[in-house]
Amino acid sequence: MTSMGGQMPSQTPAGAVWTKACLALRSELGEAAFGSWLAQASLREVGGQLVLVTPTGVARDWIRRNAWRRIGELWAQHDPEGRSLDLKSRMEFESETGGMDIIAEAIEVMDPVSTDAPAIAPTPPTRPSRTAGLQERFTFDSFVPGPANEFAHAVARRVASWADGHFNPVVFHSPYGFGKTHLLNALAWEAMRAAPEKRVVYLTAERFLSTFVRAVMDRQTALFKDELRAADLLLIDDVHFVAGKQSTQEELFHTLTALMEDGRRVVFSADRPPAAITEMDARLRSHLSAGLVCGIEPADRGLRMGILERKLASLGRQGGFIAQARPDVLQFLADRFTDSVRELEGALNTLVARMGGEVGALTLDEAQNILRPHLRGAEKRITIDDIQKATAEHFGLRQADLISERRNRSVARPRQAAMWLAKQLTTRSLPDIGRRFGGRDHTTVLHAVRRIEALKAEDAQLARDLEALTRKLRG
Ligand SMILES: Nc1ncnc2c1ncn2[C@@H]1O[C@H](COP(=O)(O)OP(=O)(O)OP(=O)(O)O)[C@@H](O)[C@H]1O
Repeated sequence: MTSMGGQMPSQTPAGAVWTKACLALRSELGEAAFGSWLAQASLREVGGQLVLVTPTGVARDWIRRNAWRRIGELWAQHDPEGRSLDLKSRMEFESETGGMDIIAEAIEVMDPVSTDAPAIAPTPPTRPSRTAGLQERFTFDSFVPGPANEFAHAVARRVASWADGHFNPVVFHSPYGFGKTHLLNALAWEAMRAAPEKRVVYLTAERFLSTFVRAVMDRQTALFKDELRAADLLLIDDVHFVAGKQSTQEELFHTLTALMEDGRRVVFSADRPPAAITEMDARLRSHLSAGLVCGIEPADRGLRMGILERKLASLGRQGGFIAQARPDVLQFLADRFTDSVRELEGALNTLVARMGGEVGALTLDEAQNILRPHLRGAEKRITIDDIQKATAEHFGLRQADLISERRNRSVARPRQAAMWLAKQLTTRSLPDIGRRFGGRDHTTVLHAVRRIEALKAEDAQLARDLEALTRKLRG
């Protein structure tokens, strides 16, 4: 998680320019669209170039299509220095810069008693407002538990309760976009609520690095150390980021050992188990591995559906409408956007931003059309031929069986599954799919799609077969 948003320090004029632009954009785009797309973008400076960084490619594309020209105008209007502004997704930005974020900010030390708004760059009411680096929307209430994360969730709740005798440090790890930041934020909020007198410090490893670098430059390292070592609970997000950065990881190692010797609690998140962060200093890695290492698995289908339903309800509350979507639309999202929860949410945001309160009327075809630019299948061009080959192989049949007239269950069911996959993974129409399955009528395809949709809910083996085939076909 990164943050700049409304908390840009006053000495950084770029932050003030962005804040002014945001105020205008919020009123022009409306609260729902602004909150969904722009509030989560952050302004970065690297090598003198200013970049607006979005959490996902979906958000970058939305901004480029719907707001970029206006952002350019507002930027030019408010920036006396006439600097140019670039737009990138976080992955693009990090791959180009190696994650070096040059704008330094003060460490966000949370004092739960005083939550004064920053003096400059006031936070517009609808952006996910952050108290000292935390996002308000990332709480335990909004975190949907499921088999993939239930151990991590239970551990986070236990740490947040300040219960004695838990492991220290705790490291949560998961692939990109499966809820680490959300869980760390939720833990921090709950820990502050449970013990308002304790000092909780949350920062990203990126922030740790930039603040440490600035402290060294300003000869303020003692202050930096004191701030961190006064924490009762220190949470560091995305700790893998410091790997390979020698002096920063050394400083982190000393911070960690000092806090632990003093009985303070430390929680990390990482994109891999610590033992696998091979570029990390061995001493730090071994200390991270010595506590409780707790994985969050990629969300399964049930969890993805649960997250969609919760998110839809919250978008409805924000937008002031009753949030509903057709089950086949939600199922399509859950089956199609499996790479990360972030992409899944991005797809739902796209539909809601486009349809607002009318999202409940959206048919599957219309949803697929709206999302077509984001569908990986379209990029990779999965063909019906690919689907037939993979499905036949999976069920021990020949491709010709799927096209044949044979009607016995051992062939008919895989054929229906292949038709369902064709509807999900390609943009072909029903008649087109029918033609490629031995010249069948579109109503046969529609029946197959509906039948598989219904069976999937009650037949766990079939659901697993479809999930495996979907992953295989997407590569
Ligand atoms: N179990 C869940 N319940 C509700 N929302 C979730 C859940 N898991 C992930 N999300 C949502 O998915 C989005 C991405 O999650 P988050 O930023 O926490 O991922 P991350 O693992 O920290 O990613 P990164 O590695 O990129 O930092 C957030 O909007 C988060 O709220």
